[in-house]
Amino acid sequence: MKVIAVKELKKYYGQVKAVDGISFEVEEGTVVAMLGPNGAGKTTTIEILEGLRKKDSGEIYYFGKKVEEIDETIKQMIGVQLQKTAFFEYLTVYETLELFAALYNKKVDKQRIKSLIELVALEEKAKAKIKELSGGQLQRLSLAVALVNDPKIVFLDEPTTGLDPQARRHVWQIVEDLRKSGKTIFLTTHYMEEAEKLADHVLIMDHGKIIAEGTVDQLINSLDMESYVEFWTDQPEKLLEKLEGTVLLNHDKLQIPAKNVEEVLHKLFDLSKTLQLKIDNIVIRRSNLEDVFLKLTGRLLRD
Ligand SMILES: Nc1ncnc2c1ncn2[C@@H]1O[C@H](COP(=O)(O)OP(=O)(O)OP(=O)(O)O)[C@@H](O)[C@H]1O
Repeated sequence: MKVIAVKELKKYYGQVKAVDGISFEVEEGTVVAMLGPNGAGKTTTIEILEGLRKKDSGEIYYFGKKVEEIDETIKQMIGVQLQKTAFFEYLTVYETLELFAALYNKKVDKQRIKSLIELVALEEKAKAKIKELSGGQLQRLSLAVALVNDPKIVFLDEPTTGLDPQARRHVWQIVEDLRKSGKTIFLTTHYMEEAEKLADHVLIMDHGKIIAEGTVDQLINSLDMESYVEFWTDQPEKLLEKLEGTVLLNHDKLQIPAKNVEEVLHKLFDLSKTLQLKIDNIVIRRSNLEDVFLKLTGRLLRD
């Protein structure tokens, strides 16, 4: 069952084509990740779906029904975690959840709030004031807030931006648990690891358009390139000329796409001998979504 379908969605801000005619579908019980760099149009898209911004044109369907406006009926079925959530600094974690629960028609009892606090592992902080929480804890609280009305669909806008690796993994675990419990999750991210780890379906977005989509495997297989050899060299320009497909990653780091790693390494060492170059820090790694983005746009996902 398709819980969301979007057709030719558009939103312009003056000359800026923030969302430029995108179409996609979200299957029930799956995690869909919209992956793209800053400014790609992810927040605009997710906030239109949440009813926080108005579309210019295009069609939105929830549970197969076309919706002109994201009304109360839909709002009762969705949970929203915003990129930045403002909480009252002097309320406790428990009181904050109580406050948000009061905004919904559904009855939210004490037990439900307790189990939400458990779900996001904030038991020890239940009585702590908002101003005493770390960034990771705040992010987990905003996840709990998104779940307060027991939504069918959960929207997460860059749920781990600014978190350290441990806090990030913690959020990932919660998202995986939510998926297991049957929720549908739509998230935006500019971390390819996040999309690779969580998503059943990835929408790659750039300059307001979806430039590729599929499962992580489908997207990576579309490259037809198994691995990448990356290394440092003192004279990158010489190798750029001689080795086909070589890309300069930053000022002195090069990357060669390799269908056959052994062959590429032989070539590389032969060339380094004849051209008398230094080579160091060689890393061989499997293809990932960053490579897909690089191939499609000629740019890196990361800034
Ligand atoms: N309210 C607004 N008024 C004018 N321009 C806007 C507005 N909101 C977004 N934009 C512009 O639309 C484009 C898409 O922005 P959007 O926030 O949707 O991207 P994003 O992919 O979510 O990026 P980020 O990860 O930085 O939030 C950007 O060029 C942005 O500057």
